[in-house]
Amino acid sequence: MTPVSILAINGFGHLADLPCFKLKYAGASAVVSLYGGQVLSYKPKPDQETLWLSNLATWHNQQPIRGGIPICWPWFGPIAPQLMPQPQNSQQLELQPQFTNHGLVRNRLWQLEQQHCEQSGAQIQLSISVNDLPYYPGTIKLFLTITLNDTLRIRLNCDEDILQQAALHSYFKIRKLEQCKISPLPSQYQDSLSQQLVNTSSNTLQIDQEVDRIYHHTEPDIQLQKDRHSILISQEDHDATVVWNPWQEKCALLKDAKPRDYLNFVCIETARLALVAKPLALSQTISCP
Ligand SMILES: O=P(O)(O)OC[C@H]1O[C@H](O)[C@H](O)[C@@H](O)[C@@H]1O
Repeated sequence: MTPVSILAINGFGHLADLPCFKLKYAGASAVVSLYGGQVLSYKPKPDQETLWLSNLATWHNQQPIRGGIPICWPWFGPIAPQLMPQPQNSQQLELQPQFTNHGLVRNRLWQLEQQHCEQSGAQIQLSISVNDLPYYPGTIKLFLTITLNDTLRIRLNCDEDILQQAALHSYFKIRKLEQCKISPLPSQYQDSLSQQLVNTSSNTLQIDQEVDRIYHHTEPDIQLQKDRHSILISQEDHDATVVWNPWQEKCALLKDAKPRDYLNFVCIETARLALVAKPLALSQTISCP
């Protein structure tokens, strides 16, 4: 019999009082925070952390937690103009609220819907109801299902036919950035730094500068080759994969990371970016073969 458990814990690392759940399956474990519905740790083996979490991350004052797997929804990056309410006059324009980067749910409390411990895995489902979308008058319920067994699978569902973007913004922990390789990636990407479409001859990315790229129509499986281990990232219902590393200058500007932290992580984000009104069932599975 494989030992399987789910335990409610109060606080994780330096994030005191943070309401979390710890999932265990044989020697593997994962920690999920109710704040942000965010996976903070995934260890396929007791001493093998795959996710990076900033030592300066905080969850107070509505700060999103820097690290783990933040959930971006219903927009990615700055809000798209199509999702903004159109002001009818200058007074409404002045009163227009500021819309935060990456949507509305990474700095709110989610709720536990259900949990199961079975031989097939430890699974919890969280949900959040959002009634303040700027472009939709009703309440929308989102579900996040996290399953731990020989892999970790995160699935984000929204059954409504509304305009929605989403990303599972995973921060992968690395020790030697110069030895990391990400592949296979399409030969064309949208560079978010230059706003240009760029063509390359290689389908492998090695990071030696600031990178903020949207690769459209990526393969379902992407490999992150690290120093000692490689990680397989399997994606479903995505139309893009975003790769981000802030590098030295931008990292120094982040309030919730140390200046040299850009050497410790790379974000590989499974995303649905097309603004089409249809349900969402985005998932990312992390395996460490
Ligand atoms: O600082 P945040 O709002 O968490 O965003 C962190 C990063 O997320 C994504 O990877 C975007 O592509 C980047 O442009 C952004 O800088």
